[in-house]
Amino acid sequence: MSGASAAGDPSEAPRVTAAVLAGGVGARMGGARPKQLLPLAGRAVIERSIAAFCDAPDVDDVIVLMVEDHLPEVSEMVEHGGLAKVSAVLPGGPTRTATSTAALRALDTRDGRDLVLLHDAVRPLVSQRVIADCVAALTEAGAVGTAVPTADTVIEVERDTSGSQTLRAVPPRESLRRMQTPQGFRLDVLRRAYDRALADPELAATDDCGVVLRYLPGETVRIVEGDESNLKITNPGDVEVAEMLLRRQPAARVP
Ligand SMILES: Nc1ccn([C@@H]2O[C@H](COP(=O)(O)OP(=O)(O)OP(=O)(O)O)[C@@H](O)[C@H]2O)c(=O)n1
Ligand SMILES: C[C@](O)(CO)[C@H](O)COP(=O)(O)O
Repeated sequence: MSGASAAGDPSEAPRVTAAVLAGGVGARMGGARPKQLLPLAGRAVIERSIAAFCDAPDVDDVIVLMVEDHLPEVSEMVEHGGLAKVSAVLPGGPTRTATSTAALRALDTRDGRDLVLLHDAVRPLVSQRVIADCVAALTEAGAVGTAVPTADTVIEVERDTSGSQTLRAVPPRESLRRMQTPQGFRLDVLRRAYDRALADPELAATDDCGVVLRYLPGETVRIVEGDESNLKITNPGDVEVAEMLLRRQPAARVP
């Protein structure tokens, strides 16, 4: 799918950009530095995430949206880490949504038929199969998410003023999935969704596919199978889990 930008010539393959979202501070993880900078089997978490998209044949270029205080460190990592597809290292925003829209702004001059894959920097074990499936899905849909089934029964609760929780609903498990990233979009779709979303004072999103679903209700959001190993490093202990998963991978890039 890779190729020059689709600007103007419909016969050209759309350009595919990965945007690695790394603007978070890692409050749940704790620690002095954002968790995307933690070492994972000899390489930083974020470096592994960037490298996965640099290694992906379908991806033409990669932009990184990082916590502003740590931009020099990531720029240095890119320069010395052979991450040649990285075209920009830019500041993230105060929320994940703000970082997603910062990525959109960075792609302002791209043709609307070009594609963007938004990926959590703290999902360093994303596979080449998932990346390829996301890009392939965008040949027939304007949006795509990556998701895995849930082994637990997922419930809906309500919380009273004292904070105690009661069970409100048990959605049928067969229709439930746990969303991951990458989440991919044709740029014109994501632009239209965020144009509407950012005009909504009630906007509260934890991902990007949900923004398209809510603000572009007619748009198909395809879902491709993720991997249980595509975990989001969130809490203490998650890096150790990722290290174990990484060492089990057949072609482990260790380091
Ligand atoms: N303002 C933000 C917040 C989050 N993210 C990114 O979104 C991904 C998933 O977010 P999460 O796991 O919540 O990371 P943090 O927000 O850093 O974690 P916490 O909520 O514990 O602070 C991460 O790669 C994170 O860097 C971002 O780009 N910009
Ligand atoms: C985008 C995401 O990874 C899908 O599961 C998740 O919503 C990110 O949530 P976070 O609170 O920003 O980690």
